[in-house]
Amino acid sequence: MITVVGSINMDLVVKTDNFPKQGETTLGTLYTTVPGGKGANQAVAAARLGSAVQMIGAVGQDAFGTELLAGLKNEGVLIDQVKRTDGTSGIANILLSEGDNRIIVVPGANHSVTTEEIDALADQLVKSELVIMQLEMPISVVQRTLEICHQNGVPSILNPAPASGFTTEMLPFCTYLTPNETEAEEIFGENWEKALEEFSNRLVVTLGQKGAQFYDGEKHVLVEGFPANVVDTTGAGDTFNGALATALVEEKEFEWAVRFANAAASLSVEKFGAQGGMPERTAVLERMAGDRI
Ligand SMILES: Nc1ncnc2c1ncn2[C@@H]1O[C@H](COP(=O)(O)OP(=O)(O)OP(=O)(O)O)[C@@H](O)[C@H]1O
Ligand SMILES: [K+]
Repeated sequence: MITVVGSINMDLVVKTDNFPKQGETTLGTLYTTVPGGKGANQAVAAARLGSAVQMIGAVGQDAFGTELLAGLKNEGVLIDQVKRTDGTSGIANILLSEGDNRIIVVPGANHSVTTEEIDALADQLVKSELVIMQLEMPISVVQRTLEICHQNGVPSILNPAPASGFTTEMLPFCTYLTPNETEAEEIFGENWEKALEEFSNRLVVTLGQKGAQFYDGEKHVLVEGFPANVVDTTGAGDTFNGALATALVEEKEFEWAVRFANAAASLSVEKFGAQGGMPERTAVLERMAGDRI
């Protein structure tokens, strides 16, 4: 069982031709709500690939909370340990325009999770084969989860996004760290390639369409990305993490696991929305076998 301790959000997506200026009103061309939150996305990515997944987190008592839980359940993610709080569910207000985006995240229920609650769920963590975290939860909750995993020999993946929440105290406790290039720079500085050598087979930096890079103890390994018909790259990183977790739980060799994650993520960018393009296992294996686009 993979346990994801992380955020569950509703993404409120609005498209418009031009971003409104201060004090201005513009007409939008599309409004849609799609389930998101890095935690939920990574849980769904792993579940679609056939992993048994449970989620630890929180949603509100609002209609979004009900919809988000139903969505996770529908994907086969266990939601028994997701708390419902009095407040609102987390949302991400996503404004798309001019080929760019502007996003406001309101954490809501996600930030109501406490370290005491994590302590009370320690048995759930200890019995997990692997635990995945991101940084959209209270930092104290992430740190406590990492400590419990570390103390009990449970492997963990920390996807340090957004990187502003990262503290170097987390480093000795996580088994794997999966920043993208920008996050790697924020955490380790421009010279992040040196850090790969220090954390061999533990630190993987994702490089967008180029793939991902790690150090195997002797040499740098660039695991090349797969060409894709890009529609929307939202969720690429989340798919990568869910897929990496899936392969690692199955005790696949590290380089193979990264390649599997690249293939899964390359399929995810071919559809709209974070979860929309997350693939099933057969499609990933086909892409790996060379049935490229
Ligand atoms: N254009 C692309 N074509 C093929 N694969 C891609 C592309 N963009 C991303 N990927 C895959 O997704 C992985 C994660 O992408 P990236 O390094 O951009 O992370 P990210 O910034 O967290 O992504 P996002 O924020 O868009 O979810 C890459 O390692 C790669 O495997
Ligand atoms: K996508």
